[in-house]
Amino acid sequence: MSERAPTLVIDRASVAYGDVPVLEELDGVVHEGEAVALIGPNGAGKSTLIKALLGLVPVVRGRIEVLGTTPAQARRDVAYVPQADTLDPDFPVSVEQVVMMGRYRRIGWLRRPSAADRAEVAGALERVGLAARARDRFGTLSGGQRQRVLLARAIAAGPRMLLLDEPFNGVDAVSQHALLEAIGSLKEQGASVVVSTHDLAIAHLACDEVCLLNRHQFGFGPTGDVLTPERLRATYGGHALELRGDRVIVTQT
Ligand SMILES: Nc1ncnc2c1ncn2[C@@H]1O[C@H](COP(=O)(O)OP(=O)(O)OP(=O)(O)O)[C@@H](O)[C@H]1O
Repeated sequence: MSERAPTLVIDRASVAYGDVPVLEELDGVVHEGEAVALIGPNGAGKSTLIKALLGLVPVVRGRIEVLGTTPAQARRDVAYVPQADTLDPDFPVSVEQVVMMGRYRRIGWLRRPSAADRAEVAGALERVGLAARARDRFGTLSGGQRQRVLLARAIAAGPRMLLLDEPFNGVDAVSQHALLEAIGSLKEQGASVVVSTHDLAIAHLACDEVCLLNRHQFGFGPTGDVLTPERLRATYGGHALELRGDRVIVTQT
């Protein structure tokens, strides 16, 4: 058993938008320095769980504890990287300005960034392989590179927990490698990572645990134990499924 402190405790938790329950009876624990992959079909509730971990969608039954407190209270120590296609590429700022935004919760909005803040920003861009693009306009980068900039913004915040919503969708191999490296180094520093993905390779390469979701939980535990073809078929609701390499392909719905 892990001797590290639990950072995420989910205890018979149900999550709902108003009266509409989306996730029911979830259970699981993640510790410091561990990553968990959320895997399930479209509409399974992966983004909803991430929003619940941010305290943006209410837990209506049971309990979710983040960093020893409520999700809303933990938010200052939690960084979130949204899905790439929710970003506005016309955002008129430089790459380093985007990353500096990650520091503002620590700096305060009225103080100027210090040399130490600038060093954190440079280090975060280094970690995602984009140091050379610091002065470029955010909108001139590719989709995968913009995703990496947002990851750098999250790293610069110095989070104790990082939430990533499908960060690998449509990114090239270089960006994927940079994302995996960055997740690895955050884990080494003791942060926990929660990543929703359709890519089983990511779960195998970067995650200690897997949570299989489709409105209910179909497994939560060590990747090697949970990520079985039988459990995946159950999670994907009996749809015809193919496991091509490490990707789940729903061939018939
Ligand atoms: N703001 C909302 N109000 C009510 N229902 C919502 C809201 N947002 C999402 N839902 C519903 O919650 C369910 C789960 O959606 P969610 O986006 O969490 O799934 P997902 O697993 O992230 O899917 P995908 O892989 O397509 O991103 C869906 O049925 C969706 O319609």
